[in-house]
Amino acid sequence: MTMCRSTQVTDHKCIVIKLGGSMLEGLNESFFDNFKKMQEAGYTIIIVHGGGPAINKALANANVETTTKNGIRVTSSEAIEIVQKTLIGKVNPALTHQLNGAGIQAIGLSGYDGNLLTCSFLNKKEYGFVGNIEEVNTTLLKTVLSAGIIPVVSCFGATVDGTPLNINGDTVASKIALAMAADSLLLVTDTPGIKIADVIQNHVYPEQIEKWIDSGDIYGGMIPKVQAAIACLNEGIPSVQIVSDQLAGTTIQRKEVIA
Ligand SMILES: Nc1ncnc2c1ncn2[C@@H]1O[C@H](COP(=O)(O)OP(=O)(O)O)[C@@H](O)[C@H]1O
Ligand SMILES: CC(=O)N[C@@H](CCC(=O)OP(=O)(O)O)C(=O)O
Repeated sequence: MTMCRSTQVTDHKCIVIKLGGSMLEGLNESFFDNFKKMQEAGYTIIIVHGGGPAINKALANANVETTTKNGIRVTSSEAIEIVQKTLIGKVNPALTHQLNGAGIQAIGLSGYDGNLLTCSFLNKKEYGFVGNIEEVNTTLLKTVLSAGIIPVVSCFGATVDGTPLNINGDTVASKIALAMAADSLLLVTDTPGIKIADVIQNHVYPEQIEKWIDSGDIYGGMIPKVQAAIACLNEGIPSVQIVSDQLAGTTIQRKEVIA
């Protein structure tokens, strides 16, 4: 695997930033300034986005009901078409347009483009048309990055034969961070980090997270985030942050790093 941390593309550090659907609508110029500052500080940036609220709206308009299991949408054959139209047709171009308008060169990509995200079914019986990422086309991402352009990746993939598959955005971000051996993963959402009994936790480690999932203190859409974080920490990405649009929140690190 070629890596971002020691890539020939640049000597830059690589950061994967996932923008949750929950915070996409409130984005403004000052938020995008953060990206410019990161670029000036020598980071190459890959953006992954979700779109949960936009998908919920589109499904409701079409009278298609879905459920979620552990933060993952069970996606029927009816739902997958709507998810595809929403993520690739609406959310991705809107965000890419906003970035370009803010003076940040960006190009929209889905898992179909250049076979960026090749998937198998996660578990067709349990989740329907939901993807498990088998391969990330890192060469494509590096080509885009080396042109000084930010890839804006929608969380939508396909099987080798082109069957469309829905993927949770946090999972896509962690898989891309791992495939690129990124230096850091930032999950931006509508809450300034992990809250336990209403208190934001500034620093946490994986063992605590597992207990909080079991106790129900971490639930719903926070579950794929913390699972994405743990997957990255286990494979050597030094830290993962879950933050609000103020970029403040929770840092998740291995216990020995915190101690
Ligand atoms: N312990 C927790 N701390 C903070 N938020 C939590 C926690 N457990 C569950 N959540 C929920 O997770 C949500 C964020 O996940 P989600 O709505 O999927 O966001 P996004 O669209 O950004 O991916 C929060 O708004 C909150 O409702
Ligand atoms: C399989 C699965 O759960 N896909 C997600 C994709 C969008 C997403 O992840 O959006 P957020 O980042 O806003 O949560 C969904 O259908 O909602």
